[in-house]
Amino acid sequence: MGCEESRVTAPTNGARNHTAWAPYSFFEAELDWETTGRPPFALLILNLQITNKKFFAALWKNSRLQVCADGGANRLYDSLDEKERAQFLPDRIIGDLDSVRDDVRAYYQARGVKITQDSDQDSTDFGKCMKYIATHDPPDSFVTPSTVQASLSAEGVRVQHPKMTVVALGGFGGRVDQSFHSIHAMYVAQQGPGLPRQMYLVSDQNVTFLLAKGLNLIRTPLSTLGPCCGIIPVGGPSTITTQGLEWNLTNAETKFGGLVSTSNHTVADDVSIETTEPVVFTIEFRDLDP
Ligand SMILES: Nc1ncnc2c1ncn2[C@@H]1O[C@H](COP(=O)(O)OP(=O)(O)OP(=O)(O)O)[C@@H](O)[C@H]1O
Ligand SMILES: Cc1ncc(C[n+]2csc(CCO)c2C)c(N)n1
Repeated sequence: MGCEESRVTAPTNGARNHTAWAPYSFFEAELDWETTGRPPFALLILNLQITNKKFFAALWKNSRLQVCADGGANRLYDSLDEKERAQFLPDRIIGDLDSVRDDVRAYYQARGVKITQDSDQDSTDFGKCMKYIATHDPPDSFVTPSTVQASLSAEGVRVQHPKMTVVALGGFGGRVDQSFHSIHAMYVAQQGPGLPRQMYLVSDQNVTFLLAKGLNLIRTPLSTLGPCCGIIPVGGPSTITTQGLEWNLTNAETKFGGLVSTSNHTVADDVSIETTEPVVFTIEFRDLDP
């Protein structure tokens, strides 16, 4: 991967500077960034059972890089039959390797899958994988938001040099501490120099992501996503304005102990959420067996 990651695009329909999200695009076949807004992405397989094989296969096929976090390799191995297993070889298995089984490790090792042992006990296998994925970012991905803003006002165009997007499979629905760690990982992914890394956490029933400060435009095709969704102010109070929901909010403060929008419904194929602070957005899959 290299400079082909860079993009110069005119803002669509005069839309204000915004962060675009297209959660279902990662499952769709034969669509590319130009036509769907789907960026190249890495698939990160965490240590939770892979229950929806169709979803899994679509994500794998569309992803540019596949990484297993330690015991995630067991989940990959166990979800596939012998023939499939040989076709779905990950790029790498990373972690302290206290969870990957010996037979699974030997299987992948024999087929040339690189295995990286990092025994650090102050960081998680999830975090170790994120560091590895960052090594696949384009070399010029550290363009700063102010550079983007300057190019917008100077030429009316938007310059994007995005870091590789991450779609993580698993991460919610198991241990509660690990589930909170998954949210923490999305905050970490938005930090550092350059534009924030976009990350989607795909679990059995939902796709979840951390909206950036400012205006977020989210593709929410009613045929595939929703209706149930929520906006969760995990990092602290925020003021939000929404469109495309059954219960919209206008300049409303959301905070734990105050107003939190859960069990909301999408009523349009596009939702917009403007927020003064990052907030988690979660939406259910419409059809669990597409
Ligand atoms: N029960 C769970 N619920 C949610 N996520 C999980 C769960 N178990 C593992 N994960 C995710 O999968 C990754 C790999 O898990 P694995 O079981 O191999 O490591 P671990 O030793 O439990 O976790 P870590 O070493 O990262 O603390 C974890 O870093 C975590 O993100
Ligand atoms: C304050 C603090 N809390 C928990 C851990 C434990 N821990 C966090 S990540 C990790 C690796 C697991 O593979 C372990 C054991 C720590 N080190 N520091």
